[in-house]
Amino acid sequence: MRCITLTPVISQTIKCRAAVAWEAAKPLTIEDIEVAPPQAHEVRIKILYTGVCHTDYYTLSGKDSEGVFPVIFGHEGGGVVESVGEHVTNVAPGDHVIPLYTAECRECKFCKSGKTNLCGKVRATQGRGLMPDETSRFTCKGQQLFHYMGCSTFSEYTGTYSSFPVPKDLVRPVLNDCIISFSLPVKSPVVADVSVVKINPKAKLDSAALLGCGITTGFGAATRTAKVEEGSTVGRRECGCVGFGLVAIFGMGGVGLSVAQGARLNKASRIIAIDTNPKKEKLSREMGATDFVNPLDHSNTPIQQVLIDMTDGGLDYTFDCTGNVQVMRAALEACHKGWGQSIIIGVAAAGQEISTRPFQLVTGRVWKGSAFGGVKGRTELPGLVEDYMEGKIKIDELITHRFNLDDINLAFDAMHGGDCIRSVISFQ
Ligand SMILES: NC(=O)C1=CN([C@@H]2O[C@H](COP(=O)(O)OP(=O)(O)OC[C@H]3O[C@@H](n4cnc5c(N)ncnc54)[C@H](OP(=O)(O)O)[C@@H]3O)[C@@H](O)[C@H]2O)C=CC1
Ligand SMILES: N[C@@H](CCC(=O)N[C@@H](CSC=O)C(=O)NCC(=O)O)C(=O)O
Ligand SMILES: [Zn+2]
Ligand SMILES: [Zn+2]
Repeated sequence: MRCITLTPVISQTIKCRAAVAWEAAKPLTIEDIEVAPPQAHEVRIKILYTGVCHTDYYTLSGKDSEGVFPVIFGHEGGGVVESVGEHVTNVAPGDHVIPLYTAECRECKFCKSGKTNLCGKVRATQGRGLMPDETSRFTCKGQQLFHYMGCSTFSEYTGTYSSFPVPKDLVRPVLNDCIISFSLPVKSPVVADVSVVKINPKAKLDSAALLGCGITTGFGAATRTAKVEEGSTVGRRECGCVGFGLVAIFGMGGVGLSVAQGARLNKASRIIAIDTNPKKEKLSREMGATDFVNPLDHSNTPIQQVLIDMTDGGLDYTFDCTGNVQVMRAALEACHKGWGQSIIIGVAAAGQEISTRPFQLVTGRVWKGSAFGGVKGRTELPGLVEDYMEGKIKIDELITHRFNLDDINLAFDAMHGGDCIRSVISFQ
């Protein structure tokens, strides 16, 4: 029998400021809120920076079937652990961390499958805006506020779920003043954190925060979900393209630009960026695109046909980064017969459905989806932060706007201005 001593941190309710969405499709308001101390297996984080993702706007718009109000949005943040609840072992106060909307408990059937980065541990309560004990840590003016995607990074302080509970039969707590000793048999499982990951404190946190969603999603979709192959002479086509590394990306926002980065890293032979906004061409090329196509310049020809003609039969990989179901169809149909894969990344509004002729699939095209780029947050995100620090993943270049919390609504306005890739909100 081995004895591990855990010292609980006695923390108090914190009063701080947060951007609150009281109802759908209305501007956020900056409020004084209360954040309760972290409970067992939970972490309270002082958020220093947060990005604003298209998905925050989507849920605010009221089109998300899981949307609940009043809520504190934000899921692309970076901060420092302020305090931890009992049984939290993998992060400690002072650690630089990124909250994870895709948890990784390493214990559930999803985590153990080796087939997916989705985790079943906290997803159900997370989708209902609650912590795993079915309650919220946020209040404002006496009213409970909901959490968002397990992160709620539009708050100076936020709570996130951290640890896999210690199985009750393995724990014998002994109360001795403020010290609680837990006796764990030597073969007891390691207590694992699930929705937060510690990162290199030397990383610039304003940029690293964006690895909490958009950048990782796009980069991972290319490198993990599609596993884009290096162009090789094996699949050389009449168009002169070197196969099988032909990629097309629909929608060159923060996500699409990051798909381009992943495809370039994997040595794709041709990367075609498609966007209705011509302002996206310059940055698309800087992130790896070899071609830029504006569908509005081809109004008489379906975009899938334009692409098939450009590539002697279609793409090896296509990615939807728009959330538009018509675009998703075009992306599938632009794939090469026999092997082309189309990856859906974009999030479509409640009630929207995709369709195509089954013949498209019968003849070998594959439709896949990707959440958080197929990346396992706790295992892989620290490495992606290192990739950023070594210059392998570009993030600074994608930050086009910066605001203080008071001006967070301007970040949502900027999203529709045509020249915004990512806004970063600073809490300092
Ligand atoms: N699966 C996942 O894990 C994740 C999914 N998402 C989803 O991915 C999508 C992209 O996110 P993000 O990059 O932040 O969004 P952005 O809005 O920044 O980027 C989308 C881009 O697509 C362009 N676009 C719109 N319609 C078309 C069209 N018909 N053809 C080509 N381009 C078009 C937009 O142009 P314009 O600006 O002119 O409208 C914009 O440049 C969203 O749906 C988001 O919710 C995001 C993160 C994670
Ligand atoms: N509540 C939404 C879910 C939309 C969705 O697909 N979200 C992505 C992440 S989007 C990040 O910006 C995701 O990870 N999906 C997997 C999951 O388990 O949610 C809806 O119902 O539309
Ligand atoms: Zn997001
Ligand atoms: Zn799990």
